[in-house]
Amino acid sequence: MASPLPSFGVPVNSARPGARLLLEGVGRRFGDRWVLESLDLEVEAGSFVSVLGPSGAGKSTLLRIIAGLEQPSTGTVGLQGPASEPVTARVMFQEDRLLPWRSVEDNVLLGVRGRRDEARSLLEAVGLAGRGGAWPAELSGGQRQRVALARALLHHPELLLLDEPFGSLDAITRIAMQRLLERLWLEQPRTVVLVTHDVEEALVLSDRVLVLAGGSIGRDVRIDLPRGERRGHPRLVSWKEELLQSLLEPVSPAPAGP
Ligand SMILES: Nc1ncnc2c1ncn2[C@@H]1O[C@H](COP(=O)(O)OP(=O)(O)OP(=O)(O)O)[C@@H](O)[C@H]1O
Repeated sequence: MASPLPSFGVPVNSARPGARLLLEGVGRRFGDRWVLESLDLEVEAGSFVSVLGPSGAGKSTLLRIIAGLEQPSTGTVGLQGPASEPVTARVMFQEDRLLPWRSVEDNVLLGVRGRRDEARSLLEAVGLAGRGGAWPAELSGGQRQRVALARALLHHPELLLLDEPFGSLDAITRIAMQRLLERLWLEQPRTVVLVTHDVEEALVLSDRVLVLAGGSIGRDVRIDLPRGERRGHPRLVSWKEELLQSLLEPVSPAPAGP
């Protein structure tokens, strides 16, 4: 049996393990161009799903629609939490979006009164114990993303939406952040949708990897390898090749008009 993960004193509310997400017939048009079209997707509560796709495929648009930051032109987005209250969703972007004039701890507490002890526990959980009084400018890029993650987690989101959160980090810091994210997710499962360009990142972290192509979900791969055995595993290597190939395939041209 796996040894229990260390607890960081972050309140765990196992009654709210994550939101179920249901997209039906979602489309998004910019001008006369449909970026998303008839997109159907169901994400089980508490699962970790990654979205890959060529540049411009509509990944960020999809994430913004799920977050409610943008309205779909067609279709519906349903979020169903384990409790009757509305689902809490939080988004984390490639840029950390920290306020430079607020301390690290006050950035975590942005928009929240009190809960300093919880903010400190979260900073400890993300490896920044004792750095709450520092200014964002005093931190490295990876440390700043840890603060952004702590800020998102303070809200106990049942849905965590991540748009290339580690895209600007160097390869080593990126792996450290992937491990941190996975550890925190295992400790407190919640639904995660991660948009990434990094096929290996998607395969290592996810229960399912989706490929967005031609406006909807082109591939949907369930990753049934045990976590912890994935990096370098022959099946992961062959999935990686296969997915890279499908990302490189040219999108078929739209049929000519009448
Ligand atoms: N507000 C907007 N107005 C007009 N076009 C937009 C708008 N937002 C996105 N688009 C267009 O929609 C398409 C999809 O953009 P989106 O950012 O969702 O793609 P992406 O898959 O996330 O790309 P990347 O991997 O390069 O970040 C692009 O062609 C983009 O130019």
